[in-house]
Amino acid sequence: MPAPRFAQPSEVPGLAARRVAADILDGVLGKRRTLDEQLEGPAAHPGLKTLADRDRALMRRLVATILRRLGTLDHVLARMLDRGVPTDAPRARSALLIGAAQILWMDVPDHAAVDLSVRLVQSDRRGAKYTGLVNAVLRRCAREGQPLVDEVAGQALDVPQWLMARWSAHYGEDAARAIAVAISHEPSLDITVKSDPAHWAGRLYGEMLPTGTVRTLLQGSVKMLPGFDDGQWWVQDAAAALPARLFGDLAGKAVADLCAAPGGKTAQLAQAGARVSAIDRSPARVARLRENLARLSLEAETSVADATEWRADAPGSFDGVLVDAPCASTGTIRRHPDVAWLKQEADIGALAAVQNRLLHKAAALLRPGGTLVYCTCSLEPEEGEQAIAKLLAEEPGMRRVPVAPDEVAGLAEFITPEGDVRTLPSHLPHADPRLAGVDGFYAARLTKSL
Ligand SMILES: C[S@@+](CC[C@H](N)C(=O)[O-])C[C@H]1O[C@@H](n2cnc3c(N)ncnc32)[C@H](O)[C@@H]1O
Repeated sequence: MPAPRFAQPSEVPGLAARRVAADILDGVLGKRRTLDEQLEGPAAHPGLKTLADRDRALMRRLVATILRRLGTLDHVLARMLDRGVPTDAPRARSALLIGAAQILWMDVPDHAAVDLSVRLVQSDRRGAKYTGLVNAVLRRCAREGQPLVDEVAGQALDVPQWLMARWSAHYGEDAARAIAVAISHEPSLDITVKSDPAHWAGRLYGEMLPTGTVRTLLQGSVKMLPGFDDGQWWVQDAAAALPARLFGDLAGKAVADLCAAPGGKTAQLAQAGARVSAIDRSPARVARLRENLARLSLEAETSVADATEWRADAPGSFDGVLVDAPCASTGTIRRHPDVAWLKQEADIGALAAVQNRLLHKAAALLRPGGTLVYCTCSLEPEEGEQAIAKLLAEEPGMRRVPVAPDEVAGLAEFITPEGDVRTLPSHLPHADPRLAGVDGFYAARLTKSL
């Protein structure tokens, strides 16, 4: 068997982590593979297993930082390379990005960042001829890079232009810029607790947000944190925790969660006392949902199915239906920075038909007087406001039940004039940007006429 290419015993400490980071970065930028699929599950990078926890955490932060600041990094490197970034050796580009990101934003000594990138490119067949160039550019980056970063601050280089144009058109230019700034920061760890958020905020060295989410800056594997093994909490962005709360009192009610996996909102519904039917069409994701519920000692009836075809025999039988629809997920870019570079404008609206079918199915499953909550983690109006406007036009029996600010902890900026929830990454500002922001979410609450 050939020796594994990743952790070579005689190697300089930290080099294996950079090599895995380079592969994963090439996977996103060259092969259009998501970070999630490369970091977890059956197609995860094999080198991850060979890294110590600390190196794995550093590698993840490194890749995320590069993807979060890619436009700025490209600007800085372009200013230092007369002939541009080499195009005939992907490893040369990744070595430059990896070195520059560490020099500019991470707590790694400059000389170590330069040295590791030099070794990275040196050991690559096609990249080796660029060893001198990588060395020279990164040394220059350590001396002159920061002013180049400062000169483009506020120009929103880290968001693809087509996306900035959409956000400017929909939210206005200032709001779009504020979103771009918000998603350039590394986000906090947000946690939904089963009970007593004040207690858990203390134990996790965090703070309790007005909405009840516990927010902490702790890093590393969440599995090591107190309360994880005991199933006292789960990871969930503060905005993602809002839609399930719009049902109000759920004790004893029958609720269908039509796009349920991996189960953050299913867990909220079950914890609130609902009898939950959790449906998702992805077997692998339903397996994760079941694991998550088991850890949390929460119960739901789970099914792997296309929700649009599920239980045709059960119209009008649910008190509540949640549709957390598949979407372009542009609201989650601060947590999933690969999304910015993997999605294309044509992807927006590509899921409109399935979103519409899921909404009609939800309306059919609902009993008269029941509550339908529709949400997406997208900043695009086609997947939020426009999807609901279309449903309301097509289903005269459905009407909107506006959300009041006191249902979202008095945060009136979360509520649209129509009474829907619309959170932006620039919401919840904080003096420490690492503790600021939420994912971009949309949620609407509807009911069916009696
Ligand atoms: C935004 S995610 C759901 C996140 C989940 N609600 C949570 O809070 O953890 C959307 C999910 O919809 C599922 N999905 C997409 N189309 C579906 C369909 N037609 N029927 C059922 N599930 C579907 C995907 O597999 C994916 O797991």
